Amino acid sequence: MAPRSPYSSSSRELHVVVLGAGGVGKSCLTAQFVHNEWIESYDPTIEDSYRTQVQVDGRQVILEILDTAGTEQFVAMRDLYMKTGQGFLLVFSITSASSLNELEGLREEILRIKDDDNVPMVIVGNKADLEEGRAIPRAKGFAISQKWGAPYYEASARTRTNVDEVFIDLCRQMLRKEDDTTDPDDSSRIDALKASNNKRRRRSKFRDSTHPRCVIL
Ligand SMILES: Nc1nc2c(ncn2[C@@H]2O[C@H](COP(=O)(O)OP(=O)(O)OP(=O)(O)O)[C@@H](O)[C@H]2O)c(=O)[nH]1
Repeated sequence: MAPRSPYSSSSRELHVVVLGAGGVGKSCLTAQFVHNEWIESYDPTIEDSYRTQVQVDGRQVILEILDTAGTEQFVAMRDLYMKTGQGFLLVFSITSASSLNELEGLREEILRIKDDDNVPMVIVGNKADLEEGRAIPRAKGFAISQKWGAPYYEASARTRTNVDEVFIDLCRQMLRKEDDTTDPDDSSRIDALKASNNKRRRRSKFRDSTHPRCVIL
């Protein structure tokens, strides 16, 4: 008999990509989330993938997490994983201004490759335990979050602060996006929307004829 899979057959599989400059803590965040372990040493990643099952709002989800290389020499692989990734953790270190600058280019590349303005993303300011070495004020993180329309969390892989939260937030966004694109009721919803728009148009025509628009001469 074939060994039974530890994952339920009804689980959805979602592809997460962890991106950011070298040394910001991508591997440590992933290791904490998947294995609950803290890694003190620094061993630059080429590419590692992890598979884990989580429950989000009562739904079973299998996450395939790709921990990418921050170092420039491995950028050739980026196009491929940006295409296959469904959700992106954009990680910088709060102790390094240049690591935040690097995220801007990565985000633009994701939007260009996916040709979509609505890609699930979470911005993570990691190493929040190193407050004394902070180079990025919290307010700057929130300003970027507003500009990019993606949630911002300050996290620490060392203290495990907000580690689950960033992955779960991303998971929710990915599920929402999947639901929106695969909902079989979409066509009937569009029809209802069209009908209500027509009604609104008819009403505004009526308003226009009784209250002519003001014209400034
Ligand atoms: N104090 C502190 N150190 C951290 C934290 N996260 C990671 N580090 C340390 O930062 C170093 C780099 O961490 P990694 O997780 O390997 O960084 P990475 O982003 O995966 O690096 P690349 O593989 O080169 O892309 C390691 O020595 C970690 O122990 C954190 O939240 N707080």
